[in-house]
Amino acid sequence: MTIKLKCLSHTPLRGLNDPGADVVREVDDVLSRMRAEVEAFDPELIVVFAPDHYNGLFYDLMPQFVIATAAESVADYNTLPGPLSIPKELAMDMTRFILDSDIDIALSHRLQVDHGCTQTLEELTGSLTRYPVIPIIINSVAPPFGPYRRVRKLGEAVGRFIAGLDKRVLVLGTGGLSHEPPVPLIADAPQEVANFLIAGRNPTPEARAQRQARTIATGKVFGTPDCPLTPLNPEWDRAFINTLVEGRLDKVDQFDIQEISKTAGRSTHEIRTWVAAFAALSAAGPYAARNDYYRPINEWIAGYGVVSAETL
Ligand SMILES: O=C(O)CCc1cccc(O)c1O
Ligand SMILES: [Fe+2]
Repeated sequence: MTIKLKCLSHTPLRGLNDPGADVVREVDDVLSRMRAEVEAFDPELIVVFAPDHYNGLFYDLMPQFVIATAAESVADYNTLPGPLSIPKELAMDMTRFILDSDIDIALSHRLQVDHGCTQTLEELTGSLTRYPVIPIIINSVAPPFGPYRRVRKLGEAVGRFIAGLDKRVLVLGTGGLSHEPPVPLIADAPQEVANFLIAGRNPTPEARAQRQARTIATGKVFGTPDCPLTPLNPEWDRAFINTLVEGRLDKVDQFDIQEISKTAGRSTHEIRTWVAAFAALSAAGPYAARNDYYRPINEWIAGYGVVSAETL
């Protein structure tokens, strides 16, 4: 058993509303280094903890945790289309193991996943099918959320499962850090928006284009006085990265959901995927971690970070 971890921010605005060329190159360089590390590790299994942004999961039945035995990309923004290659029996074994660990995870035999899952897979492996992958979706965008300690417990259960496999496993977390893109809230939403949030699967190409145009338009003003959304919070991000890198995972049990939304932005909760990934790694033994990159990038609406870790 060897486990490596990578946690990365994602942002569908990469390539659609870029910062200056020097920053773009910096990120490209970090990502190609990460891709080379994954290639050298040659994982036999990837477990990706990912959020969903009202593309696969809606309030007609909003789960906190979902594991999939089959999944297809909705190809939002510029992401790759098509199915992921999920090892079905192994995903079922993992599901049983998680349930036996007192965590009520939902099971999907046909999940739609969005950039929140696919962007990082593509950036790190060049494809959605290069390696066997098991996606686990953690609700990070559709309040209310369960407490952070539950996410840690989910991660630990997954970690105990993969520690028992005789495989090289890459654990991924994707999303965050501080950010607040223009994702609607169901509370006080007009009827039409509420209908979308409750059952907006398979939107028309026009509806999808409109949504993406709104995100790009926000990227152009994000972080300026013209934008009412919560600004990025680099101090918060750096403290969070340090908490993980220094192995103080128990600190997340005290995370206050409302407080994080207020001080770092509502979508900051995508860091729940990082918490689960680190909890999985920690369940397999002591780990060493490093912060590969951090920069607040307004054009991408992202406190953009990359962190790597592995069992000692
Ligand atoms: O289309 C959406 O729902 C939101 C898109 C989006 C934008 C910036 C950063 C993100 O992490 C993100 O997911
Ligand atoms: Fe996101």
